[in-house]
Amino acid sequence: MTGGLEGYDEVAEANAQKSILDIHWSRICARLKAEVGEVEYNTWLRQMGVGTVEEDEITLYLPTRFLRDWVRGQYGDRLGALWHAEIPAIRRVELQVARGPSPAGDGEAVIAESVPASATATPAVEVAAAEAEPRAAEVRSDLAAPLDPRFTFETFVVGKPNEFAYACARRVAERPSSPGFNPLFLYGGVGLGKTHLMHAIGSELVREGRVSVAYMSAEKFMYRFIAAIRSQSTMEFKEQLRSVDVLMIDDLQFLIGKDNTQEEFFHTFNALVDAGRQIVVSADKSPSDLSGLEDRLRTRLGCGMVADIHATTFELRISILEAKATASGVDVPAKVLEFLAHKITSNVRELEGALNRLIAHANLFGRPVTLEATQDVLHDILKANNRRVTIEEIQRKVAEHWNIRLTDMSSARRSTVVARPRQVAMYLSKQLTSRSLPEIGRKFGNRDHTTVIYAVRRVMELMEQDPAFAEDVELLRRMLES
Ligand SMILES: Nc1ncnc2c1ncn2[C@@H]1O[C@H](COP(=O)(O)OP(=O)(O)OP(=O)(O)O)[C@@H](O)[C@H]1O
Repeated sequence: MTGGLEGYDEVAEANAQKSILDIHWSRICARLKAEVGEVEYNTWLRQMGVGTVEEDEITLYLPTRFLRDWVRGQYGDRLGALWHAEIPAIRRVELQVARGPSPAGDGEAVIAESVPASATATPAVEVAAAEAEPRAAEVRSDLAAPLDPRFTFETFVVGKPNEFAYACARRVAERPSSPGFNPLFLYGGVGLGKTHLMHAIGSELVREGRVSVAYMSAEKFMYRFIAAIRSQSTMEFKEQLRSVDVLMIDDLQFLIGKDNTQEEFFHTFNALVDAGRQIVVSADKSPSDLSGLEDRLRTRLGCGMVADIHATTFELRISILEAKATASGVDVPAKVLEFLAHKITSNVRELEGALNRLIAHANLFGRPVTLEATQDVLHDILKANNRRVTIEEIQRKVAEHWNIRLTDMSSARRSTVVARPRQVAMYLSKQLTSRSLPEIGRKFGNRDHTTVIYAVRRVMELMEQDPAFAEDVELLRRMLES
């Protein structure tokens, strides 16, 4: 039990840590401002807030998903390097959507919305981080997120793995609501270009001045729906949604297990398609494999055009790197591009992140990009990619080891017999892969990243307390690494 004094100590300790972090943070902010310039800093970085440190990871907050993704893509590596330089124990930066306190102290506390039990028939509480209302003239900004101007058809590099999805997206942008293309369902692994294609469709339609477009993540859809329930304005929300010509919902797998939001999405979907409007949806799996979604919704999602984006090939990775290097204006030798395309095979986001870091390094220090410098600047990314172990392999090995079913890795069962191996698999996924906490959570039955943090901590504690358990986990780690 925590006594009054202990409680005080904890608070004092937390406050002390917070003010130390604040000092580092203001130094980092000053450095960033000097590096990128005042305008760029104010546009993208000023609203960032610093959270807490967990093991080797610091959490930073941004108020919208768009800003978060932008900052992650453009500055993620730099933020990591700056934090590491300030506090060497920090090796990772986790960017989250939430309103956290900003360095200037003008932010707001983190906000979480939940459905009051009385407002919904589902007992489970659906929680989402609130996003600030973005403003953009060209899309339905009253309703959804702005489109990222970098994600256009022109900047999308086409190759065998994505040519079909690209052609379908083009077709929808040219002739929305064509029979056979409504809904357009884009699916594929993490970071392979689904969001990019959706934004490209939206930008193209808006540029042609033809239709009103609303793009939002499934998470945001749920949050808006919950907010509407709370403010008793569901009718207004529905009318707004149903007044757009093209509705695009990203990462639909997020709705798995969120029954009320699924129901609402289903009705909106039907109303829009019946009224001849276009729907574009993305997810990490095909409609038939999204097993946590209601059958009737899966059936409707699959009855338009379903387009898969496959894992990248070496050729596509080279083309993407060439295009991005050319756009940056930095001379990156072909052998460096080949080296990267060989080494970083997981997804385009990571490939892009690695190249961005090289480019930032070259710009910052005015040195040419060489193979040697690449190995040095990217040693952590290259190390993570060397291991190549996947979360699926980890789940399989751990399930075999403790003799449980593989499906229990993502099931809702909580008995220790299955929960403990699941926690170990989460722990090993964090240790052995470069996947982020939310990505790991998603692979374990769409669990929240906080569940993963808890699992990692719990396994570490148990390893300290129980040598036999620690030996088991170490054995598994060695088997997976070899
Ligand atoms: N073919 C491509 N050409 C150019 N850039 C690409 C391509 N594919 C992906 N990218 C880039 O990779 C990054 C990740 O892509 P995107 O966000 O669209 O992935 P996603 O499939 O939506 O991932 P998630 O499942 O995490 O939502 C973006 O910066 C995007 O521009």
